[in-house]
Amino acid sequence: MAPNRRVTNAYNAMRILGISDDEVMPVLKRLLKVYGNSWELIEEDNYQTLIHAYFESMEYQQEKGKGKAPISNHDGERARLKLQMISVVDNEILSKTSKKKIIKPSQASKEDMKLANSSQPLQTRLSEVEIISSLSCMDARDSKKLCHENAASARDCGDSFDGSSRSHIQKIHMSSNRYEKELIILKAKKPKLHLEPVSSHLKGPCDDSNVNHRFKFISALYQNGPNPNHANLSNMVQQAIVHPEYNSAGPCDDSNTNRHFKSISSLYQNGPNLNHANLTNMVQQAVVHPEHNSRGPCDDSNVNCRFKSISTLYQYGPNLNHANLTKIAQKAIVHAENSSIQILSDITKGSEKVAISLLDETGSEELPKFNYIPNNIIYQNANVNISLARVADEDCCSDCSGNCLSLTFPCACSQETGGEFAYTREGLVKEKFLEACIATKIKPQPYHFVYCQECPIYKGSEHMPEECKGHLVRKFIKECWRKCGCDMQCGNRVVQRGLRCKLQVFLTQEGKGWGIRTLEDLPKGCFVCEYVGEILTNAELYERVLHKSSKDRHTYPVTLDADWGSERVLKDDEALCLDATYNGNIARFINHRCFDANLIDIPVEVEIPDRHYYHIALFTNRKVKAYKELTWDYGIDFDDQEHPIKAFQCCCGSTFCRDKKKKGLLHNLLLYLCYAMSEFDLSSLFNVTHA
Ligand SMILES: C[S@@+](CC[C@H](N)C(=O)[O-])C[C@H]1O[C@@H](n2cnc3c(N)ncnc32)[C@H](O)[C@@H]1O
Repeated sequence: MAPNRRVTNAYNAMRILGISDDEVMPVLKRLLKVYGNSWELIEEDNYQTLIHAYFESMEYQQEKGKGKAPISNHDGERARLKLQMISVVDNEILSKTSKKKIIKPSQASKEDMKLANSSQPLQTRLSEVEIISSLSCMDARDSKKLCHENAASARDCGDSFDGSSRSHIQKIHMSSNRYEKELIILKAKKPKLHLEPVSSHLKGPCDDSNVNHRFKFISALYQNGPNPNHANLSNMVQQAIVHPEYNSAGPCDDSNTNRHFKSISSLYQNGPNLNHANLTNMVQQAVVHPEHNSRGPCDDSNVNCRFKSISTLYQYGPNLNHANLTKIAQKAIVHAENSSIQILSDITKGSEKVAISLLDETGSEELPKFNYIPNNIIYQNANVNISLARVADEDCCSDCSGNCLSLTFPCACSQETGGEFAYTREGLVKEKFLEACIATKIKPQPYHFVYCQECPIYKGSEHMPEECKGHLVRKFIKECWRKCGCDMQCGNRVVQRGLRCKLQVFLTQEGKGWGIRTLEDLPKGCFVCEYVGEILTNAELYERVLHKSSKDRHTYPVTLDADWGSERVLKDDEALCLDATYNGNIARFINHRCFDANLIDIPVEVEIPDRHYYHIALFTNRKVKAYKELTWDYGIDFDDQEHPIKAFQCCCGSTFCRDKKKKGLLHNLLLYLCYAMSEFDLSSLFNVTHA
């Protein structure tokens, strides 16, 4: 069944904020229930209601988890702070024509504060929404013009205000459920928060002056002196303002649009020490996500789509703890005008369950040119024959149902991993299995290698070595697949369910080009992504490398040689590799690090039992903190002069870097000692150093 267009649009809107479809679904269902299936209310204002409801549900879950009473006096205070913040946001939107004017919460009317400080219960204070809305109009217009409460005069207060707020308020019925009350409050506020000027006021031709005018917004970062108390922090967060910069010069074509989206973003995490400097940083680094989706001609609908950007400012009330602030900072959208920073909100073009942003803090790098594909694709000659008929009954679990991990006796699909599933119920690779994979990779024993008679790597190469240099025999994970009776949520289907982690492409400082970092803490054994690219035969790869343009930064290809040892001679169309240079997924940005990388590649069998073709899945090999670059050891032998793919000069920065060409004697000596001391356990060393 084709997915409901409205659901898809709602998911797309939330992905821009890095919120996955799975997280959105329950909130969306609940909203539809509360609003009697009225999509219009949910879709208005770039899904502001949905965005707020999502955060509300998160917070509610948190509080529920802490065993908090559902209704407390704090709720009143929280609502006050929210209302106060909404008024600030409104001011920003309303005052968008006077760029320099930034209204601080401290400038908010005394009436506003008085009302907000009211200890009245939440239910009886809905009228405050209207009053505060009017007050914010006054602020926004330098108090020169009084905005009346009626709908007609409200229209005078600017594009973002319409009379509908009143009718929304009047329609409200009181619910005894705290969560529904929150939704109602948000709904009442919603008409004041909308971002219509960004996306829906685009009418008429797309000329520059017009677009400039439409997209000009202000931004302000704010600093409250050395006292990190609650009020100051609230202010700081409240002042972290949204906005997609639109700074158009020249015609509105695609290359130009790239430049138009220069804006800053940076997610920043300061660990558990909540001091003033950290918080200031967090807020200052809070992120922007103008969506950039430039394809096709620059007509209005297209521009709408390009400029759809969401913003959400959020206030967690009096419970201002580190976790809350991090969330606020992560979701807030800041923008420094004239910044040369570039950001794309989703390089996956909506093809993954989570959006992946790209950030270039220098604004100097050309955006990568490649086609994002979420799954491997055959280039031409590779012999990959995926068919159900090739999966024997003993290679699948057709009698299973639900989740294979909950079986008392593991099913047939666990045979490959010794009768035990490789994954835990939490979806992580089991410690024992992971350690064995790490050991084979970083400290292989002679018996871990196999040697082919006629090595496909060097076949056709100018410098044919006398003998094969060996291939590592790797441990495979086998996942359940289509012929299995279990469902898609089965715990033995991790890699095939795709990306889940919040990742970001960024420009590295060490000359490695683009890299990937995680935006959240990752546990050990966590699936990060699959290495996806074109499936090529080795012969096709060499042909391609021979003719590649010197300008192209070639991604280093991955050889699918994990099982080459099982057959003495491989046919040409069975000796395969993955090349993600022109077509690939997020993994094409993961840089190499010698030995102590934080990811490990594990071969995963999904569709077919033969091992010429398999998936390369990247898992964390230890805990990884948010904002760390993710790296993996490509397994390059930097000394191999005969290899047809020339290795790059390694800048990984690891103490154990194997690229000795540019390293000093001392470094080489250290490396030699590491190898030489047979009792020396490299894995324990890097665990200590980098955990
Ligand atoms: C899979 S891509 C990684 C993404 C790449 N940095 C980019 O900007 O597109 C592999 C390429 O990145 C560069 N690279 C990766 N790791 C590196 C390292 N440790 N030192 C220097 N260059 C590296 C090399 O050019 C390599 O061919």
